[in-house]
This record gives sequence, structure tokens and C-alpha cells, in this order.
Amino acid sequence: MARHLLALDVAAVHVLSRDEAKQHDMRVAFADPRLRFFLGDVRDRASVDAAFVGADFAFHAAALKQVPSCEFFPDQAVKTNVVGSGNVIDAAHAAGVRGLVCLSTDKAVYPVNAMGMSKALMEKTAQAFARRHPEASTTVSVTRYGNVMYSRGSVIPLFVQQIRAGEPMTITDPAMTRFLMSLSESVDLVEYAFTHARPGDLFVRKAPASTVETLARAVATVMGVPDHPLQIIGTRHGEKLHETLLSREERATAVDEGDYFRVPVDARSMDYAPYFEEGDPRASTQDDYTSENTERLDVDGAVDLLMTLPEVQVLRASREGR
Ligand SMILES: O=c1ccn([C@@H]2O[C@H](COP(=O)(O)OP(=O)(O)O[C@H]3O[C@H](CO)[C@@H](O)[C@H](O)[C@H]3O)[C@@H](O)[C@H]2O)c(=O)[nH]1
Repeated sequence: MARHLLALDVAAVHVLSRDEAKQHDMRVAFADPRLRFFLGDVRDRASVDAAFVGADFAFHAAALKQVPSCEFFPDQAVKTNVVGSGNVIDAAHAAGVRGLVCLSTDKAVYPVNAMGMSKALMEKTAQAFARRHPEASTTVSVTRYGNVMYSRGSVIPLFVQQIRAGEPMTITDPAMTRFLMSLSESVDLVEYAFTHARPGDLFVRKAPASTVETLARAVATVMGVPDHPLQIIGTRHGEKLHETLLSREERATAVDEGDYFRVPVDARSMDYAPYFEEGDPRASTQDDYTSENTERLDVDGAVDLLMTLPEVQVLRASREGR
């Protein structure tokens, strides 16, 4: 995202994060005086205020995002993902930031684990801000997306490492499906939200999905070992068989904008009666938008998608001795 923004000729990009070592690495890698680093934590409101001085736009990706760690320490997930997100929203408003995009996940829909539950509450916090402050100068919106391919700690780099080590690729459940999205598509989604959001909007990018087995076969194929062995290890704690990007209620109000769905906030008055006494007949005619009923990739389709990733292009080039 920082790279993308700097290429757009912005005056400055402020990075607020906790890890001084990663900030140092990024400072050296970018060597761009427009990139300014702020040490802090979204749990610490004053540190967020400091980073927002002079900012026009902000995107909020700070999160505890791993399912197992949030299962073991749900209180920590609440502090960062819920209370911290509230701090970011209030600080953006106080600083006069024009647009704030909060990054969420498909795991926030019908959540079964603490990570998804805390992200669902982040979404509700952002939507409640929009509902309570209809005249605010800060437009707060949410983007929700599925697995970002080749992201740190995710299954694709794990499969690559297992193939390199000559070990079988470990598969939880061959029939499990996940939405697949590249990093550049997720940056596009955030940018789309920046430029199109109305207060409280939630944006979803339409995406294909594949089973984990298909994904493993595709990774093995691009590595030149299509028959590399698989080992079934079983579903991990807190995992769903399929993910959902839009619930049927959200789908009923979603606006189809081509590559994206925009779900406007439910901005009815804060009078409780309409919520209890009036239903919405549209909701019952819709299905959830899930990784099971979206476009399903086969191995060739997953290979094509993998080949668009810079990391995979580097892998291929080194395999071919280029
Ligand atoms: O050894 C493994 C590890 C994982 N998987 C499967 O691979 C898929 C993807 O797993 P992983 O890359 O670990 O991602 P998720 O657990 O789906 O979660 C990621 O994707 C979410 C969006 O759905 C983000 O919110 C999370 O932060 C991010 O960690 C899942 O079906 C896993 O069951 C395997 O088959 N074998």
C-alpha cells in the first residue's frame, strides 16, 4: 500500500506500527523521505493521534489476524481489533481525516472464531460511527476480503517451503474452499473504497475460490513437481469448511458495481421499532456469497492466477535458471 501511494505522488505517507525492526527494514528498502515512521500501537490513542497530524486519508490494517493466537488470547484480540479500531476511528475524526478505510475479513461473517468475532465488532464499530455522525467530515468505510495469496504465514509459502524441503504438502481438508485474491487486488479494493465510499459503506471484491487440494496441486505444478505428495492433517481449531464474504441480508441491499459489491450502512433511525417490527422481504430470496458458490477454479485456473503473482514469477525464473 505504501509503495502504491508513493507512486501516486503523495506528499507523505505516515506508517504507525509497533515493530521498530520492520520499520527500519522498510526505511532502508524504500529510501524515500516522504515515508515517515511512527512507533505506537492502536491500543494507545495518543500514539494514533500523533500519526494522524496532517493526514488526509488513512487505512487501518493493524490487527491480530491469526486464528489460533486469537483463540488462545481473545482478550488481546478485543484490545487490538475492537478497542484499537475504535481509537483509530475516533482519532481520524478528531484529526479531520477525510477518509478512513478499515480492513476486515471474510472470517467476520457468521464468525466461529475469536479473530472473526473481533473483526465483526470492528465492522460494527465503523458502521455505528457512520450512523451516529451522519454529518462527520470523516468518511469511515470497511473493506472485507478473503485470503491474500502468498501473504506472510499463509498456506502458499508453506507449500513452497514443504516442496523445497522434499516434505509432503500438509492439507487440512481437501474439500475446504477459500476465496483467492492477490495483494495487488487487495490494494485496488482499498483504493476503490477510498475513492467511492459513502459513510459506513462496506466493500467486497468479487473473487474466485478453490479447494485447498486444487491450490496445493497448482503450487506443485508451478514448482514443476505436479505429483508432489500430499498429507491430510485434518481441520485446524476454529476453521470453517467454506468462507462467506456477504451474508444473505447484506447481499439483499448490496449494489453490484462490476468487480465490487458495495453494501450501504443500515442508516435507519436509531428508533428500535423498525428493527423489531418490520422485516425485509428481499433477504429471504438471496443466498450468502460464499467460497462454495462463487466461481470455482480448477488446477489450470489456479495456476493461471498463481502466475500473476510476482513471488511466483521469481520462483519460475529461478527454476528456469533466468
Ligand atoms: O498446513 C496447512 C495450512 C493451511 N491449510 C489450509 O489452507 C487454507 C488457507 O489457510 P491459511 O493460509 O492459513 O489462511 P486462513 O487460516 O484461511 O486465514 C487467512 O485468511 C484470512 C481471510 O480468510 C485472513 O483473515 C487471515 O488473517 C489469514 O491468516 C485453509 O483452508 C487451511 O485449512 C492447509 O491445507 N494446510
